[in-house]
Parts: sequence; C-alpha cells; structure tokens
Amino acid sequence: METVPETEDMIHSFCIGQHESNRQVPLSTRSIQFAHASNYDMLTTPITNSHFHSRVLSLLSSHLSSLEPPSYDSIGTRATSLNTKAVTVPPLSPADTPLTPNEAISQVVGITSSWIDLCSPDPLIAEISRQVLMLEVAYAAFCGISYLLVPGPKLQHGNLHCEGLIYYARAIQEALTIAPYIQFHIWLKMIEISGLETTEMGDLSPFARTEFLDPSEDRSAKIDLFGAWDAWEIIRTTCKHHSRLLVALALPKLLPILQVQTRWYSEPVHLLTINATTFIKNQKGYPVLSKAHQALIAKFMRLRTPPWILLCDVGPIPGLEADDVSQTGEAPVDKTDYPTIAQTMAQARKHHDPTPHLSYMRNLQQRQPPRTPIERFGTGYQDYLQAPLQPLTVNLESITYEVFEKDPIKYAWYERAVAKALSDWMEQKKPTSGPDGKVVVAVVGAGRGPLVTRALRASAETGVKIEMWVVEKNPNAFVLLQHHNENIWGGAVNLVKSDMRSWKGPHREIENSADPQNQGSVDHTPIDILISELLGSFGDNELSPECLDGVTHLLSPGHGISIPASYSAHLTPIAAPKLYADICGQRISNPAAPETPYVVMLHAIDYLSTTSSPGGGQAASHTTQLSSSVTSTHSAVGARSSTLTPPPVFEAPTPIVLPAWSFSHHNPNIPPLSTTSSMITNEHNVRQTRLAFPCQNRGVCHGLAGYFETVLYSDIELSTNPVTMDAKSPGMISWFPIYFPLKTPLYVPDNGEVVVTMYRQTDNRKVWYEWMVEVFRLERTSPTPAATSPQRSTTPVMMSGGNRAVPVASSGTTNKTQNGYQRIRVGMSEMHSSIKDGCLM
Ligand SMILES: C[S@@+](CC[C@H](N)C(=O)[O-])C[C@H]1O[C@@H](n2cnc3c(N)ncnc32)[C@H](O)[C@@H]1O
Repeated sequence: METVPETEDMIHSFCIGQHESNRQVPLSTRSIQFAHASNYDMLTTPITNSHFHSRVLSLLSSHLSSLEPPSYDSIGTRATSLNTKAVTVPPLSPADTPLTPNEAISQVVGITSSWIDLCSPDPLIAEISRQVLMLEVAYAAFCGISYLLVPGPKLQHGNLHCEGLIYYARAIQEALTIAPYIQFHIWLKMIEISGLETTEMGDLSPFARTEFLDPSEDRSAKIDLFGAWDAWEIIRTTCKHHSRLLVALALPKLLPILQVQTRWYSEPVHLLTINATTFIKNQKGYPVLSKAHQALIAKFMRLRTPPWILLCDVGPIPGLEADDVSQTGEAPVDKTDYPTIAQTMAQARKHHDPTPHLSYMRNLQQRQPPRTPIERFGTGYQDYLQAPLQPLTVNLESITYEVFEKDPIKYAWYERAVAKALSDWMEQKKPTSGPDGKVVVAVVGAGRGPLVTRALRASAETGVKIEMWVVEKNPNAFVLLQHHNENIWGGAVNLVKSDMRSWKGPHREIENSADPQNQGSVDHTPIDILISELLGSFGDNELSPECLDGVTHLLSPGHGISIPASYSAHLTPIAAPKLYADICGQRISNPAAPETPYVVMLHAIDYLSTTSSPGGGQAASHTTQLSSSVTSTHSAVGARSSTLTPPPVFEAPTPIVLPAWSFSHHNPNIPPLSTTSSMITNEHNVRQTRLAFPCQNRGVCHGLAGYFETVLYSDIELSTNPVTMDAKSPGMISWFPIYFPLKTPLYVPDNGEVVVTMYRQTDNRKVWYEWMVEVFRLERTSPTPAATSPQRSTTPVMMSGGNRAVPVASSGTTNKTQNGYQRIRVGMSEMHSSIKDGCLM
C-alpha cells in the first residue's frame, strides 16, 4: 500500500506488516481489509494454535512417563532410534490450526511455533520439534502460504556453536524440500547473548532430560557479536545457499557495532522485524526510532530488493479486535454550550493515532532521500553479474556507447585534462608536431566521438590550436564518426579506420620535395597528445596496456603526453553471499562461472578488511557502541515532525583497498619490434602481486572486489576505489567494480589475515588473470606491548611489479611476524584462472 505517489527518483515505498505474538483471531479476507485500511501491507499468522501445543505437550509427557532411561549399545552410543522408543506426533486436526486456504493468503506471513526446540541436546525433544515443524510447514504449503517465518535456533542449551545448531540446520534443509514454493525466513537476532534467554510456559526446551545435558556448561551471560551471524552461516551452508532461505532480522533496541550491522547488510535479509520495545519516545511522547536505526533502515531500503518491515506487538489492527471497535466508537455528547470532560475526551480520541508506530514508519518512508544519479543509473544492476566488455575483440553497439556517454564526470575530467595539457604545452614552449604550430592530438579508440568533442572544446577554451586525428577500429562506430565530422566538427577531424596497433601515425603529403621520387608520397609525423579511454573495471582488463603499447611509439619523443598517463588496479577481499549463491546457480549451465571475473555494481557485500570505524576506534567495544546508539536516540525525529528531514547517513567502516599493480604510458620497457614478427612480445605487461589484508572480525571470503584509479594528467584523476572515488571523481558512473569469485568460500577467523596472490598473465595471444587466497590466523606468541593488536602489528604489505617487494608470508604453514604474532595458515583456495578472457587478436 503506497502513501505517496512514487516518481522515478524516489526509492520504493516500504512494505510494512503487523505481527502479534499471541494472535488469537484467525485471519480472514476481512482481517486483511482492516489491515489495509490501517495502511499495513501484510499480517502474520501462526500455523497452529494452543490446542495443538497442548496436544504435543501431553504426548510428550505421557511418552516421557513411559520411557525407561536411555540404554547404551556396545560401543557406547546412546539414544539413537535403535535404543529409544520412537514417538510420532499425530497429524493436524481442524482444532489444531487457525488457518484455512483463503483469498487473503498471499498477504499473510505464516509463523511456525516458537515453543519447539530443534537444537535440543535431547534427541527426543529435537525429534518432536522436527516433526512439529514439518507438520506446520506441510500444512502451510497446502494452504498456499508463500512466506514462512521460522524462529531461529534456541540458546537454552549452550551457545550457537553447540551441536544442536546442526540439528536445526538439518531440519531447515528438510523443510525446504517439503515446501517447494515457500520462502523460509530464519528469524535471528543481530547478536548472540547467551545465558540471558528466558523460557516461556510450555516451551519444550526445559523438558530435555538431564542425562543429555552437559553439567559443566558455562551458563554465565556472554555476548558474541558475530555469534548469531555464525549460526546463520552454518544454517545456510548446510542448506547449500538455498535461494529460498532468507533472513528475518530482529533489530534490537541498542544496535551493535557497525561491523555487525554491515555483515547483516550483506546477507539476504528479506524481513526486518522491529518490536514495540525497540522504539523510544520522542519529546511529544510518540514512538520513534533512534538515529542509528533510521540510518540502518535507510541503507537497507536502498537495496535492489529492499526488505519488508514487520512491526511486532505494536498494538492491534484498528477495528479487528472486538473491544477495539467499542473503544473507537463515538462517545455520547452532552447537549450543552460548553464541552464536558467526556466530550473533550471523545475529541481527543478522534485525534488519537491508533497505529503510531506504523505512522512513524510511513513518515520515515517519506523522508527517504531521492535516488542519486548513480542509483538511478544503476537501477536493476545492483549485485547483478555481468561479463566484462571486450571492446578489442567485440565491436560495441551504439547503445553501449550511449550508456558510457551518460557519465557526468568522466568526459568533463578528460576535457579538464586535455585543457591543462594544452596550456602546459604552450607555457612550457614545447615544440609542436603540426604545421603552423598546431599541437597534434590523436584520440585512439574514439567510439562515437565524445572525447573528440571534448578535446576540440578544450582547444577552444584554451585558445591552443590543435590538429585532430581520430582512430577507431569498430567499422559501425566509424560510420557515425564520419557523420559527426560532417555535421558537428565541421570536417576539422582526420579520421582513420584502423586498429591503433597498426596505425602508422598522422600523415601528410610531402610537398616541394627536392627528390622527385618523394613527390606525392606521405610523411608520418609524431603525435603530441595521445588521448584514449580503453580502461576496464580493473584498469587494464580491457587491454589498454597492449593497445597503447602499439601506438605509443608514435608519440613525440621527449615531449609527447598520454592521457591517461597511468592507471592502477586495486583489490580488497569481500563477503558476498548473494553473488556466491548466484554463481552457484549458474554452474550447471556454465561450468566456468566460478572462475569468471564479473563486472558488478556491488551493494549487498561486506568488506572483510576495514580500518577503524568512522565514529570510534577499531577496537570499539560492544558497550561503546551501545552508548553511542543511546546518545543518538535523544535527537530522533518524531512522527509528527513537519519537516521531511532525511534520515542520517549510515557511515560504514572504511575498507582497506590495496594497489595490485600499475601501468604507465610511456612504458620504457616495451621491447622493439622483432624482425620476424609484426607483433611485439607482451612479457613486459605481466604483473604479479601478493597483498595482505588484516581482518579483525570473523567472516567468509567469497571473492575479491577490484577497482582502478587512473591519472589522466597531472592532478586530474578518476577512481572507482571506494576509498578515493569521492575525492578524485565523485559521481562517476561509467564503471562498476570487478568481482573475482572464489569457487569455495573461505572462512576467516577473528584476528585473521587474508593474503591474495594474483597474476596478470600473457602468452602473447591472450591476457588473463590468476588469483588465489590464503587465510591466516594471527596468534600471539610472546607477550608484547599490551596495546598492540594484531591488526596494528601487521601493517598491510605488498609486493607489486617487483618494485616494492616485501614478502608477506613464508611458504610454510606458519611464519613469525613482527611484534610477537605468529601467522598460522588456516585456509587456502585453489588457483583460479580466467583463461577465456583477454584475446589480443
Ligand atoms: C571503452 S570504448 C571508449 C569509447 C569512447 N572513447 C568513449 O570514451 O566513450 C573503447 C573504444 O576503443 C575501441 N578500440 C579498442 N581497441 C582498439 C584498437 N586496438 N584500435 C582501435 N580502436 C580500438 C573500441 O572499438 C571502442 O570504440
């Protein structure tokens, strides 16, 4: 249900549902109508009721009373089906469920029972719980329910890493198979706090028999910031990243540190649940959310598939509850001149908002800032895997060039670079290669000509006269270039249809030669400024180095300028579970999918290696963050705020993005042309790097995010590196990052280190990348200065192109680092190779 008309710039309206923990009334079409009238989009319903619950409890107690203590077999195994008496929960009866198939079912989210304990160490309890879940899932599927909310694993018996979690994961895997059209949402808290859990009356967990409990278990309250995420990781790994397995994330009143928030942001969170207790009261007494909550929700809502919001226990749907109807009815009015107390009360009730939490959320929806140009440009492309372009071997379509040309920054920056280069040329009184003192400019790989237009404009702006040469090998784009020359550039451009690597350079007829043999022949003269844009998402991946190597010899010796002057490739390891699941899905039709680099507008990812968070130190404790969240609650904007103040911006921790290698033009290492071949050899364009990334918090590495930076000329630079892009080329949209996947994700422990080894390889016919990842755990070996953390002690080091060689890890499984930390290898990927790409022919 939409409250505001959407324009192209607006982000999606929120889909908001209502959940009551103890909903008694069976949901009908009428209930949904009431919910819609109140501005809710959906409701939740339990699958079974208290009748069923009581039936299972009596079955359990009668079974327990008839049981003998579990017996052990000869090898000591206990409590398997061989030595425990089986119990079967009988099928559902009409009295067991409030649910029947009806027209409203599509707007209902079913909830499975929270009183079961799939994690119980007592196999009897775990088995009954499993049977209850299967009965509920099967009946929900029969009724046509599409979305199920399944309460997450229970912590009553140990933390989330206890063996019970595997039983839980196994049950979910089974549930996925019996309901092939249901999306399962595992309802999880953001962080694990064990030892504080309470049991409700009728919960199965306290029925676990003592012989199955571990008496030595530590029951003190413990917070594990990544414990709940770890549990989710185990569940979804057991379920093989199933596409119908999603997260319902409960937002706590006090949000944990940003690193935990960004971790959940990268996961397939399809529901955000917000309990009434998560809200705080503003000065007028209305329920509002803290600034930290607003920022997190705003970030989630900008995802390609924004999560739905479920408001939990925030009060009934007006009109739906019988007694609610009587409350909202008109109070009798006394026919006197002055209002009585009863009249005043009735008047007040008229202005009373029966759903203040919902009103607040709708207000928050309206306050979402409009989509930025980048977001509009990237609509539908968030986390969407695309094959990188190969403009050297494939002739691009006009529409592809058109998309490039929408960039508001790239062409403007090129124009600035050319203007500066022209001005400097004149200022430095460099000799020009053109007749009449003109600076000879060549745009190589001109496409539809936007850089030609910009270079001509730069010449007009600076008053420096140029002779313009344009080279393009795409015969279709060349037709358009000819049109432009006639209609836009006034015939001022010399057009050459050629591969730049075989172009001999600007030419002019030799006039007045003394030698009659030279009459009518052509003379090739140098280029002063060579302009190109052959960069891919990883800088060199569209073979800019190889193409420019073939044309740089035409540059004026000693003076010639290449724009760009240089470019570098940059990397950082990421958790990208959604991309991993997508690539797994493609494996059957395309076995090379896991070794293909993809161009992708990265969104639902988490950087595994980050510097300190924006608001505090790297070692910000849970409590530090909690108190900062509390501080921010006081200035929360209220539902009745007349201004549409946008929610605060979510400031994610800064990733550590390291340079892998770089290319410069001129390249002094280009070998001379051999006498036997027309091609130059390409070994000088081989690169190798080994980069170490400190990772403070545990996580899973699914692959590497790749970016580039380029110096066009002097201080004019472009960057897609998230750390520098806002300073160097804010708002540039031409390039999405590149993603190098790992076939098998690697688990990174707390205080870990991810070491990436990558190569740019060539066999003179092709260029390709090879990459592998190792994971190390940093362990303290000797007492060191107290405050030294592994992160600080292992400054990122790198080995790139042989220039700054610092070995980061020995070839053994361990090596000792400085500051008393030992690096222990705990995981390693295979060497991946993108051999199919990068054809030079
Ligand atoms: C990424 S597009 C850039 C087009 C245009 N300069 C722009 O910025 O919009 C690269 C262009 O270079 C051309 N190209 C690539 N390799 C080339 C080569 N070896 N010789 C000539 N043109 C080439 C492609 O056909 C394509 O038109």
